[in-house]
Amino acid sequence: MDYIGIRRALHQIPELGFEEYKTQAFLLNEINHLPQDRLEVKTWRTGILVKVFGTKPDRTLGYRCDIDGLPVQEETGYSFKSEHEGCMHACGHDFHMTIALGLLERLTTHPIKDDVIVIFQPAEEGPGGALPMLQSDAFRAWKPDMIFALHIAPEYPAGTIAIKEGLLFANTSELFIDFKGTGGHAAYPHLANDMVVAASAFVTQIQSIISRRLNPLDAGVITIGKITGGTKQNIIAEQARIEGTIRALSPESMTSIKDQIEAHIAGIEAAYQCRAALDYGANYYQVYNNYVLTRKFMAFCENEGHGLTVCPEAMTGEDFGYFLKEIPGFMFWLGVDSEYGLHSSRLKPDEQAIAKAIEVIFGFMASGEHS
Ligand SMILES: CC(=O)N[C@@H](CCC[C@H](N)C(=O)O)C(=O)O
Repeated sequence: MDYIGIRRALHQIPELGFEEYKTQAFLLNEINHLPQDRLEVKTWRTGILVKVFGTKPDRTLGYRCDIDGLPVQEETGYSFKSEHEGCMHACGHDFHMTIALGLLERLTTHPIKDDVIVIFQPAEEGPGGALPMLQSDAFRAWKPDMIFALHIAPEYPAGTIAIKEGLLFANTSELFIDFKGTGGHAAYPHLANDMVVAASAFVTQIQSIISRRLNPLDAGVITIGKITGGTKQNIIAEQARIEGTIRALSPESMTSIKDQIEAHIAGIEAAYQCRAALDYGANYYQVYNNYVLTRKFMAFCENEGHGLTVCPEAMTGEDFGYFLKEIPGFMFWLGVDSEYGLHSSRLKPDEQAIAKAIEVIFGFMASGEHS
């Protein structure tokens, strides 16, 4: 299988969550070209579930990848850059899919003892495909006994495996707030309620939730990634919208941060005599690695001489956390050595990591050391 060619082809057709139609067709075509005698394939919305029958199965192993892109205008300078204006695989899901296809090729040409489900999950970046997929009849019928996944990590050398037991990724919640006040002439502020000022005050105030309300030994993040509002430079804005994300290391801290955000909204409404409509969008449960399976995977990597690093938890989110809430398993970082990070328009992961990841995942599945 031409991993590099596949990754580059996928890189050219990024699609947003639940719109991955070309991606799904591309993946199905690749899967159809594999030996079919041990395969069964199902689609679920824009995702795909593939079962590979083992030679003498005791259990079913699950491996999941995500397939959606981000609304980012690519600036890599690649000759194979995205053909979809304003959309890019800026979080490495082109790598994730290629690795899952490579794994399928190995499993079909070198069958292992256990059954394997390979999951191509849509909409990880939003609105979240893991939870509805997990609850679907298609998935329930094939629910594996253990499950694992990876995410590329630009900060580690290509091919490095970085992992820890327990909490790996944070709880996340999106944050959307629409402020509605009274517009007016720029020269008569006393006759209006300026929503650019109200939204700006809110954005600066809420950082004190992290610095003053959260236990400093805990950790949280509130990032506002987008603000829009108003109509023209000399018209006081009647409306403004902020879009952001909240991160917390426990579900309890997430609830507490949200309570504080709501208190600040009430304060802004009173002070600026406006209305604020709040929407938490997609919420992801923390990624919590099963201790026993993670240690078995770490021992396998060490014994096989795969470069292993024990990493700290990260404030990134992943809806794979929902799979791990129900099924024992783990997620790990795969080093891809890129100067630019995740979600950057210049992300350029090192393609050498792809073959390495396939070797590690297939090797671990074939080793039987997961039971
Ligand atoms: C690995 C990674 O970058 N994941 C995303 C998940 C997005 C969650 C959701 N859309 C949000 O923005 O809260 C991340 O931003 O961490």
